[in-house]
Amino acid sequence: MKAAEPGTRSVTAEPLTAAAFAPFGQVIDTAGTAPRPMNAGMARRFHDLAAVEVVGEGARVVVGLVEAQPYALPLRLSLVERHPLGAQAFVPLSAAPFLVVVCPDEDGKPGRPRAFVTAGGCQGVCYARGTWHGVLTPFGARQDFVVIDRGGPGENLAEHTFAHPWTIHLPGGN
Ligand SMILES: NC(=O)N[C@@H](O)C(=O)O
Ligand code: NI
Repeated sequence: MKAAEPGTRSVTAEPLTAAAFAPFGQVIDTAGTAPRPMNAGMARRFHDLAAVEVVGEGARVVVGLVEAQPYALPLRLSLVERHPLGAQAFVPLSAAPFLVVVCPDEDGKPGRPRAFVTAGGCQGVCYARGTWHGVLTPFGARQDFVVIDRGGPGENLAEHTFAHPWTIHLPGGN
């Protein structure tokens, strides 16, 4: 089979759904989860939406805040990463969509990327431990996020640079 010419490798993002994302992690949103009342009915909780697995000596779950600048679209994807010691969750603090790029693992290397656009609102994602993913990718405007992932000792970042970049498009082209 003729190899793709450099620069012609493109992927079009699809809407993010729990089923489509299941091989890569979990979707964090209120759809499909019955809320639990709390605080005498003054609040309601959508419980246990994602699991943030962390492994290794001294591993801790940590919470951070991220101020992320927007990326130009279509996205030129040349690098993906993964965290072998922990899951990583991002929940937006502003109700806008962002781009999520993941890859299946093929013998320790990332395979063909899959891209998703979140639904907007405050829909987030939790990458399962060891899942290849692009870095956090807002578009259109700066977007701030809560990040929940692993703290503690050990090397928790593996990166891969594609020999030929991928171009990631939103549905509809750009
Ligand atoms: N480095 C960091 O905290 N963020 C990345 O892992 C990312 O997925 O954006
Ligand atoms: Ni990451």
